[in-house]
Amino acid sequence: MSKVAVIGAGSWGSVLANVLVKNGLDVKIWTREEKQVAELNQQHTNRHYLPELKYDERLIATNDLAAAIKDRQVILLVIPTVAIRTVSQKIGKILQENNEQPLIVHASKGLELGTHKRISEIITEEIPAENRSGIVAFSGPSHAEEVARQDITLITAASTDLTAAKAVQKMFMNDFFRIYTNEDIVGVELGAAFKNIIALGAGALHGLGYGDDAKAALMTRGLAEISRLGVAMGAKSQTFIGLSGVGDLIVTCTSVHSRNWRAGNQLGQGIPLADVIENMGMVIEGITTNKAAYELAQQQQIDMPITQAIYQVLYQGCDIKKAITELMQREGRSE
Ligand SMILES: NC(=O)C1=CN([C@@H]2O[C@H](COP(=O)(O)OP(=O)(O)OC[C@H]3O[C@@H](n4cnc5c(N)ncnc54)[C@H](OP(=O)(O)O)[C@@H]3O)[C@@H](O)[C@H]2O)C=CC1
Ligand SMILES: O=C(CO)COP(=O)(O)O
Repeated sequence: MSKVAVIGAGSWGSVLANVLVKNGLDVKIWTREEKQVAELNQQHTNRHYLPELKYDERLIATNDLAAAIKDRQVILLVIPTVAIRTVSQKIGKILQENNEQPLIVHASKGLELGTHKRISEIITEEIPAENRSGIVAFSGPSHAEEVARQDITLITAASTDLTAAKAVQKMFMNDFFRIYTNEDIVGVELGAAFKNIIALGAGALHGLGYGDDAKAALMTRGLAEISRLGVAMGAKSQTFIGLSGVGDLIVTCTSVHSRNWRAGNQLGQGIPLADVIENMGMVIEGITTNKAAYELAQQQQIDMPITQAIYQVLYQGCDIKKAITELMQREGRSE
């Protein structure tokens, strides 16, 4: 597994590509932006996403998707959830034409709007079974900004096929990147997607000036409700106390690097949602995943008061303070 194509040169895709190159793999990275290709290949920088990082000169960028994935043993998708289906469709067609069967890995964290599908479900639908040798979700508490400076990071490679998960573990392991395997891909993908909703709430509490008690309460009760929905959707409850559950929840709810936390923080400060999205310049997955989770909870009659309160703020124009007051005034209950 030494030849890899990374699809997406945003903050996370470009940093993961850089880790793989440093681990001695032959890596091509695809981005749709011609200017970004030139910058990565000539200056070895990606200023819009990570202004400080100097990328390894062996990393090759291209905006030709067919050239990027030709003869690659692994294709790693790192694009926003909203783009996964269309890009997977294109990849599926190219692989069919070339009669190739790489391992498909993804590091994206969200649920598809409308269908409420997980990323690996979308990939299963769009890349024919005979053109992939497995699907692995790569997820855990990890911010591009910290991995870029080679800080210690632990991530899970999840697949129903343990051999595929182990192959991904081997590709990424080094002295600052430690990878675990997990066969519960449903739980790993759902934990990764849902924690972004709670991170929006944690950021909002911060923006409103609430203290650590409130944030700890939100994270704890947030974990309870996202696990509840996750288990109803087929996840193992244990996965929610692992890296892709509570691990990712902690980092996203407490880190200034988190786009979801930062978005919530700005909302808490009274900045309108449209301006928050416009100013971020990077994907804020929790906004769309909140809608998907809210709809799923309604359909399955799962109690998700925090997700519901955030939905009311994001999609129904509810004032954040009013939403918090309503959460606090719910009838008392047992933990
Ligand atoms: N940033 C992080 O630290 C982490 C992110 N993730 C997850 O990884 C995924 C990607 O996040 P991140 O790298 O932060 O996102 P960014 O917003 O930083 O980058 C997104 C990348 O995807 C590309 N892209 C966006 N829309 C499309 C499209 N329709 N078709 C093709 N390419 C597209 C962008 O291209 P362009 O520049 O042209 O817009 C860019 O290269 C998300 O699901 C996120 O939750 C997971 C762990 C850590
Ligand atoms: O998933 C992440 C950290 O593990 C990244 O979170 P953000 O998208 O909020 O930056």
